[in-house]
This record gives sequence, structure tokens and C-alpha cells, in this order.
Amino acid sequence: MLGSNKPNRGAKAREDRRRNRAEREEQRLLAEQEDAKVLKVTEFVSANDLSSLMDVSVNEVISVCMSLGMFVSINQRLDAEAITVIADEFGYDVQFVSAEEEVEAGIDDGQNDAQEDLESRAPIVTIMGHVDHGKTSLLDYIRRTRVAAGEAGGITQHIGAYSVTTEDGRMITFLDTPGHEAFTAMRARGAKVTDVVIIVIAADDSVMPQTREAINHAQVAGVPIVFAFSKVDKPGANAEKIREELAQMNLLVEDWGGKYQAQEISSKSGMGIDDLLEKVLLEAELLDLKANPNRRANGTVIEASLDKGRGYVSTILVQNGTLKVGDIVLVGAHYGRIRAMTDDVGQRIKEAGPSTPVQILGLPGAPQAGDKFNVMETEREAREIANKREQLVREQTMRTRKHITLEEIGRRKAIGSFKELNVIVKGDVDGSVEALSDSLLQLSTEEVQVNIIHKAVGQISESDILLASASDAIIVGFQVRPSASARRLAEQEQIEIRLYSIIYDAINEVKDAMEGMLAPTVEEVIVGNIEVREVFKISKIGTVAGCYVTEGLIKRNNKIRVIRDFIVVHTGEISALKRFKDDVNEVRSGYECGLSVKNFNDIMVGDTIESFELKEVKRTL
Ligand SMILES: Nc1nc2c(ncn2[C@@H]2O[C@H](COP(=O)(O)OP(=O)(O)OP(=O)(O)O)[C@@H](O)[C@H]2O)c(=O)[nH]1
Repeated sequence: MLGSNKPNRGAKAREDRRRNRAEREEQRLLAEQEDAKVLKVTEFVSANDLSSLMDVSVNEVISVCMSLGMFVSINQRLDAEAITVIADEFGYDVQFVSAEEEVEAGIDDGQNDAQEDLESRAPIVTIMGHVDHGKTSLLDYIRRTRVAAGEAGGITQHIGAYSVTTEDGRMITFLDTPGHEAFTAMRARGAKVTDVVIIVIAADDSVMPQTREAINHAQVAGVPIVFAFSKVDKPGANAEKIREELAQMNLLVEDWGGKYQAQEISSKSGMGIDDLLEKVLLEAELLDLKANPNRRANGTVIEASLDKGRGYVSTILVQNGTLKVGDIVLVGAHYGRIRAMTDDVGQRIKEAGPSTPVQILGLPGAPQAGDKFNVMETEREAREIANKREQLVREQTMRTRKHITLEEIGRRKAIGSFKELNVIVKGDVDGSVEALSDSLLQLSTEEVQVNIIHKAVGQISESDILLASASDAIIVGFQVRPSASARRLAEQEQIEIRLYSIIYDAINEVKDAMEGMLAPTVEEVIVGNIEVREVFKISKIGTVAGCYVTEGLIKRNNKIRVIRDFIVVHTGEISALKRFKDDVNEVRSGYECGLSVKNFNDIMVGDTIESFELKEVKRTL
């Protein structure tokens, strides 16, 4: 039995293995196919790009778009929703990689350099603390005593950062921008520069609000702290009291059994300062700071300015690699070849290794503090990335501005991405605000929910625009107007403000938009603003307003609206428009005029008259 079973078992095992192999192969092929169906795109591809990514003709893409109700041209960039829907039609799943990621992937910043290529580098230190606690004095003392003066004849310039050498020949680089605001501003730009923070606390004072803030900022950034208790030479100094205050904040210093190093110092006598530097180096040692000096450099901009004689001068900190005169440096969307380089004591140098601050000439613009720089191999490469970055910035600005509009509803609905309409309602009286809000709420359907995120009586203000911008809302105004600053902000933020005088119109337009049927309509275009400066009551004629055209122009046959305190008090027509004694057809901004309004004699000084025309507006959808 055993004997007869054996070959069978062997055959079965072989068969199982074969089947397993076949299954695995099948799965692999399936996975490969699935992989092939994933389309990696940035959010900003055009219909044309998309067609070549999917290997179909652009006409096919465009006709699919049309069948989905999107009218796109070949080079029009598509948004994420549109790309997903179109790709889906062609059987692709879309995976978005951010455009930044794609651009930055073209830059090798040495993150993946081999361990054996790395060498120790000097720590980079920022000093922070409360006002007047002695940050500048400490920096000055260190600089005076520890900067190698060299042949240039001492310290000649301030470049925002400098390197010092301790007694035993080790280096520390200080950023000469004391204060946590500068530190955090740099971080906000994505720069991680500081390795160790020294927090200065005056021993004759206390832990102050800014001390706490500085500690928080350092902690949030995950940067180790060394405390310097300054001014210990002063009569009232009591470092022990500071230690206690820190302990109360759960910050135990080493002499009290905690993990924070602290050093008493005097920037007057220099007492304790070498020890402080020693402690900073100890902290740095724990961080095992390394860089590869044998690669193209990268680092961070510390300061930049425009110098009359020399052009753009930038202080940059080399964080990795070695920077050389003649290198092509790329910063943000600027790039240029380094014409000259000086160190922190003003000496001309030809190259600078990791943790070295240098001043460079040759960039064609002023980068901002905290911008990262990279040395590129060729000018072409630098130009390509600079161009892409510039384009990205432009597109992102456009993208952030793209807010919902009534026209946009139809388009978003067509691609199935429209679920909610946020509305801010402003009106002249409580009754109309409530009535309009209620009616708009009732427009909610199963597909689209209308949310009134804010409603109030009064003019449309800047804060309404900001709210709309933050929550992608449209603003519906009933018999009210935006203030001038709100109007400007709305333009900038691309917020749609819809103004109505008839509730029924407001409701109908929103309803049509939600049904994706916003027909070509007649829209009001405001062509001028006029200020009423004087009012004359003339028997038989009625009220004549002495006006000044502040913006645009007013035409005799324009319709007008009389606005008082941002509320519409009358809409109608002009019965007479005059310059001095003459009837005129139009008056432009900067000129005075006299006018009377048909069937309305209640014009008052201070009123604004808005002149508007009715224009047929072609809806794109
Ligand atoms: N006696 C003594 N005075 C000091 C010491 N350190 C700073 N001072 C004095 O304290 C005052 C403030 O010092 P700064 O170094 O300007 O303080 P800061 O923190 O840089 O101040 P801001 O830049 O305004 O935030 C100055 O009058 C210094 O001379 C010290 O160790 N001993």
C-alpha cells in the first residue's frame, strides 16, 4: 500500500505545485493587467496629454467629454474630477500624483546617498528667547571671540549666518536671525535648517511668554533645546529660580535630573559660553549629523537682497554636498550660475562644504528666506524645472481661485461631483432674508443639498466673501450690494455674488442652475457708480440730483438703481441727464452731472446711483 501510494503522492504534489505555479502566474498577469489599467497623472493634464497617456486619439477623448456634457478643447487642462470620469470611460483607474511631487522627483537632493559616502557635519544652531534676555549679546560674544578673523582684517559683514570654531577645533554654524518668528517662518516654507536651539533666559528675570512660545516652537519642530541662563553676572541673577520655573513646565534640566542641558552664562565676561558651545556639540553628537561633501550641493536660502552694484546677493546655507563657483543654482523658479562666492568674513572662496553659510552672486532674482536651493547638472535641466515650478505656481493660484458659480453647477453635476450647494444669503430686511433662505432650502433634491451657511440683514461684506471662499459658497444678495472692498475681494477670490431685486428670480435661477438648465440669460452689467452730492427740489420737474461719477460712466438710457447705505431703494430709469445746462447722452467718471429719476423724487445726498445695462450672457453650460 505504502509503496503504491508513494508515486501517486509524488505526482499529486507535483501537480499541486504546478497548479500553484500556474495560479501564481495567472495572478501575476492579472495584477500586471490591473497595474496597466492604473493611470498615473497629475491633476493638470490636458485632453491631449490624457489621450496619449491612454493611447487613444484625442478625438475619442473629446467626444467622450461631449457625451458627458463637457466641452473641452485639445489643450485645455482638465480638473481631477473630469480626468477621473474620462479615464473611467476608457477603463482606467486614475492615481493622482501631485504635480509638485512629479517636478521635485527630477531633483536629486542626496536623500538616498550611500551611508559610506556620508561624513560628519557641523550643527546649525538658532538662538531664541524673550525680548532683552540677551540673544544678540550672546551671538555677538561668540562671533567676536570665535570667528576666525582671517587676513581680510576682521569681521566685515553681516550675512545672516556664520561659522565658529570651538577651542578644540570643532565647528558650529549659527543662524544670525534670532527669534522664533524667523525660525517658524522658515519652517512654514518647508525649510528644516536648525539642528539645535539655544533658548536664552535671563537669570535676573523669569520664564516669559516669549520664552514659552520659543520653547513650543522648538518642540513642535522636534529640535533639541539647550538652555542658556544669561546675565548671571548681574546682582539680582538667580538661575535656580529659572530651573524651578522650567521644572513647573515639565522641563527638567540635567542638574535636576532631567534631560535638558542648561548652562549659566554671562555675555559680558564670557563666563560659561565655551561650556554652552560644548553642550550644543554634545546634543549635536546625539543627532549624528552627516552629509555627503562629494555631491552637487543643496541647502536653504537664509537672506537675499538686491545690491546696487552687485545685483542679487543671497546668503545661503549649504546643507549637503559642496557648492562651487560656476555651479548652476536653482532656487524656486530662479536659476543662475554662481559668479562669485564669499564666506562669513567676506573672503572670496571657490567652494563651500556642508553646514557652511556663504554669500553668492549670480542669481537672477531674490529668493525668499527658507527657499531651498539645488545645484543642477546642466542649465537646461535647471530651466526645465524652473519653468515647471513657475507653471505650477500659476496653476495653483488659478485652482485655489476656482470657486462654485451657478454656471459651474451644471458642469459639476454632469460629472457627478456636485452634491451640495452652499449659499450665503444677505438681504435688506429680515423678512426677505428668511423668505429667500427658506425657498432656497426647499430647492434641495435627493441629488443636491442646499445649505444656507450664513444669512443676515445688511450689505455684503468682506467677511461674507472670506466665508464663501473658505466654504466654496455663492452669495445671494437681495436688494443689497457688496461694499467696495468686498467687491474687490470677491473678484480676487472669484466668488460669485448674485444680486436680485425679485425673490422669485433668485429662486428660479438657482433652481435652473441646480437642474443644469441655466439658460442663456440676460445679466445686469454695472457700468457706472455715481455719488449724489446735492439735491434740488424744483417744482414741476421734481428732484434733481447734483452728482459726481466716481466709477465707469452713466448713459442717458441706462437703467439705474438708487442705493442708500448699501440697500436698494429704487430701481428705474433716468428722466434727464445734464452737464451744466445741456442734455447729454453720457457722463464719464471724474465729471459732475445733474440727473433726475423717472417717478422717483426721494433722492438724498449721500445716495449712490448705480447705472447698469442688460446684456445677454452666453452660458457655457
Ligand atoms: N550684565 C549683563 N548684561 C547682559 C548680558 N546679556 C545681555 N545683557 C544686556 O541685556 C540687554 C539686552 O540684551 P540683548 O542681547 O540686546 O537682548 P536680546 O535678547 O537680543 O534682545 P532683543 O533683540 O530686543 O530681543 C542689553 O543691554 C545687554 O547689554 C549679560 O550676560 N550680562
